[in-house]
Amino acid sequence: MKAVVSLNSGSSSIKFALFALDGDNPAPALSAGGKIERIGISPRLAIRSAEGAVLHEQAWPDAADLTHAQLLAYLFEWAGGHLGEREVIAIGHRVVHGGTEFASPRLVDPALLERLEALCPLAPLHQPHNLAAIRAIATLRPGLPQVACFDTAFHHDKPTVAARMAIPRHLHDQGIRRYGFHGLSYEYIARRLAELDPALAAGRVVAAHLGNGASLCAMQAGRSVDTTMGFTALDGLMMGTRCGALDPGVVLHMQTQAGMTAAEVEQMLYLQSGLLGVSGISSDMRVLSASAAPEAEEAIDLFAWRAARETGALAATLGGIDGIVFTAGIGENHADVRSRICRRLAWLGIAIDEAANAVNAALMSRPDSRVRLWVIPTDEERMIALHTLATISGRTASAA
Ligand SMILES: Nc1ncnc2c1ncn2[C@@H]1O[C@H](COP(=O)(O)OP(=O)(O)O)[C@@H](O)[C@H]1O
Ligand SMILES: CC(=O)OP(=O)(O)O
Ligand SMILES: [Mg+2]
Repeated sequence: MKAVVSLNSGSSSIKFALFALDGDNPAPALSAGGKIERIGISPRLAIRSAEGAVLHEQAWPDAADLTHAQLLAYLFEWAGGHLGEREVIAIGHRVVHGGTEFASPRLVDPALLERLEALCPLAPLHQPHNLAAIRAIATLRPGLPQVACFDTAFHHDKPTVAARMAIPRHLHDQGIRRYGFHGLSYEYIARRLAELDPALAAGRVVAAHLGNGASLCAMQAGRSVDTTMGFTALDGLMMGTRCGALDPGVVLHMQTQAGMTAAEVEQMLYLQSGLLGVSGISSDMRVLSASAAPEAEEAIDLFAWRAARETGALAATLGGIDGIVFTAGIGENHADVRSRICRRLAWLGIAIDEAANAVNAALMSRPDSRVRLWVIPTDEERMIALHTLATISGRTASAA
């Protein structure tokens, strides 16, 4: 049977999924998926069947030096021996930055790779790994079609007012503008919401992708009209290790007064800030929730406050708000954080059903809430598979 593979390479993780293509059914069916995490620390791999059964687990406790490429080669070797008769016809990748040029998925060739390489400084935690995965596969399986699916694409057509920064005009023309990210996730959420709650999907919705990277997207009838991330994936919300929106004066101060180099400032903003920086304990929300330290509580509270504040800003963009969708690691699983955000937004007519929230129920607003609250698990891998299939057959994913 034919199959398509999706790869979502992050700074310290690779998520992957294998979708079977049944000739009679155009929708790709998940057959197996999983995640390699803690790359660069002590990698571990878990692969599960579509039903959730563990197919394979492997940990490398002392292998901080194992690269993305080596781990991918391991994964391919395992898949070759265990996934039976399936013939992989294409691999799709999440590529975080598509710049001004790429507003739809593209078949990878050397010229495209070169253009995407130039965007690495705008997404240092992601783009180099996205491209390294593409190169690793090109070596492992030369000739296999690969498709780049961009996180920025979903936001490409948002109004100029949401893309322009208040800096000299010519810089906007050079591409220094607000792009927005997590687009594959938002695109999936827009589709799923249209199935679950079509009336709401046609209205004004804030989608909250709260994971290690975190952002919000204002959607009007399923299209992005504003988002909290900007030129890079540093802007907007507080994240695991990223600062989110910051007075640019801090950057100037660190360089001119505190004597930090540009590379040191980059490290600070991308890797030493956010939940980790404020708590001094961890970038992982689960660890902070389990901690009794006041700094952990302060970090969680700041995370929720920032998310609520930015939701208010996006409600202003939308001219009101009909619904909020929570997704990604924290958004899907962390009842306390969702509750904190919703309680801060009570002034918008939001009434959370705490019992439903506590069990991560899909619909978690009270019947009297003016704003409907949903928890919808995201599926970037499925969106990548749909785009990949559409691209290799010359269609758009909306027809899939
Ligand atoms: N069951 C859970 N309960 C609470 N928080 C969780 C849970 N699972 C994951 N998280 C949190 O989600 C975050 C990671 O989100 P995720 O979307 O997996 O990140 P990414 O894909 O960007 O690496 C971490 O802060 C983690 O603590
Ligand atoms: C763009 C971004 O922040 O992605 P992630 O959530 O995978 O870190
Ligand atoms: Mg993510």
